[in-house]
Amino acid sequence: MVPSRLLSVGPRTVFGGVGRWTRVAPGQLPWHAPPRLLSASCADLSKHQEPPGKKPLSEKKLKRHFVDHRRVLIRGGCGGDGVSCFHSEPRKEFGGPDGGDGGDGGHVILKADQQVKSLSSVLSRYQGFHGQAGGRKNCSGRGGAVLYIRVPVGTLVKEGSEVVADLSCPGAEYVAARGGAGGKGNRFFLANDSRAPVTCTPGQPGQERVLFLELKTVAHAGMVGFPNAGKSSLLRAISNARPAVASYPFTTLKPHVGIVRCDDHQQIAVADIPGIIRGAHRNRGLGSAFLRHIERCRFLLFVVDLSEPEPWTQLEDLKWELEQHEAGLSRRPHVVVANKVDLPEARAAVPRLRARLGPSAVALSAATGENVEALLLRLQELYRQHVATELQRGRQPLRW
Ligand SMILES: Nc1nc2c(ncn2[C@@H]2O[C@H](COP(=O)(O)OP(=O)(O)OP(=O)(O)O)[C@@H](O)[C@H]2O)c(=O)[nH]1
Ligand SMILES: [Mg+2]
Repeated sequence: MVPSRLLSVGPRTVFGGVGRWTRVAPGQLPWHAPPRLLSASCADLSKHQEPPGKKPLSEKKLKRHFVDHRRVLIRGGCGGDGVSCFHSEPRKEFGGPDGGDGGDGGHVILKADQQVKSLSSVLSRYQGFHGQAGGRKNCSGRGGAVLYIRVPVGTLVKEGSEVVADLSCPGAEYVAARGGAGGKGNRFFLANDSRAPVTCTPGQPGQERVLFLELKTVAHAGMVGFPNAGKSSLLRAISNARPAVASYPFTTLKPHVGIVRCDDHQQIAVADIPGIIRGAHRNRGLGSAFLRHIERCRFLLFVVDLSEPEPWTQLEDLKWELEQHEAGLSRRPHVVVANKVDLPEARAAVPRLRARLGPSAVALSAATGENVEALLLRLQELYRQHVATELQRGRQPLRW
């Protein structure tokens, strides 16, 4: 078990207008924006800020903030009943059957919506709208309206252990439960040999299903790193997303997605995944629950803290954890980002890092914006590679 908060946080250590970061070199403005080739916007502006004096939450409670799985009982609407009645008019004694049919029950549909970021808004049970019963004078009942359940893009729908739908594109729909058919009125049973049928049928009940919804964040790039490596700071530096930044581990409790807009009008979605520690696949720290958010990222940013002794061991540990979760995950196209190069001990470690990992590792400072441009160029390169490979395989590349 890793303690949920190793260091306490005061208002002065928090970024983003809340306080000031204290370890900035003299004469340098904290958070002065790097000159940007690429502009940025935000996909999730939600901010996790604690009111002062709030008690630290236990690790178990921390995990509840972001809901990425749900069990839902879904029932389609019932069909309306058919009606049995006869036409009645003065001087028209045998007007015949005129009972109308019931309306069909409404379907319940799961719809992927980019505005929805977690499954926390999804309830545990849903009932579709019922159809109306038929009426006199052959009037059919009104059908039940369709009930839409909005879920985040990247929601996997399972029934038992079988995957029945993958809502990975915005606007994708899945009919979770069909509405029941409306009943027939007695007019329907009129036949040559049965001129005055009294039979009518009731509406059918809607389909009932228990579904398991599982969210896997969909983004082009996923940031993988130990807690406190500076992932959230980096996401703030390259996009307008505003995940909380603080000097204690596990500040980020849910994936945040920031959008980096390139000058060629392409948009690269970068996900900040909660910190991973040694043994995460055995459910240490925030556990393996967050490792599955990495599965869908097309390429990875391994973020290591260069001010730590032997930062390359962090990289080996991260790769090991990913491999334990899913074989081949660590071999996805990636770039190694060595953060906190503004600190003297980190700057001194750059030559050793290059000797270990080669010149491809990007040493930068998320806090001062130093060398962030190099990372943005690498991101663009990885994105172009992704588009080219997907088109080569005859698949549509992920567009944000
Ligand atoms: N000196 C220096 N400090 C940094 C830099 N980037 C982040 N930090 C500090 O490192 C600490 C952790 O930063 P976060 O961005 O919250 O780290 P994280 O990887 O998102 O951490 P978790 O959300 O806990 O996984 C904060 O105190 C930041 O001020 C940097 O480039 N230079
Ligand atoms: Mg964070």
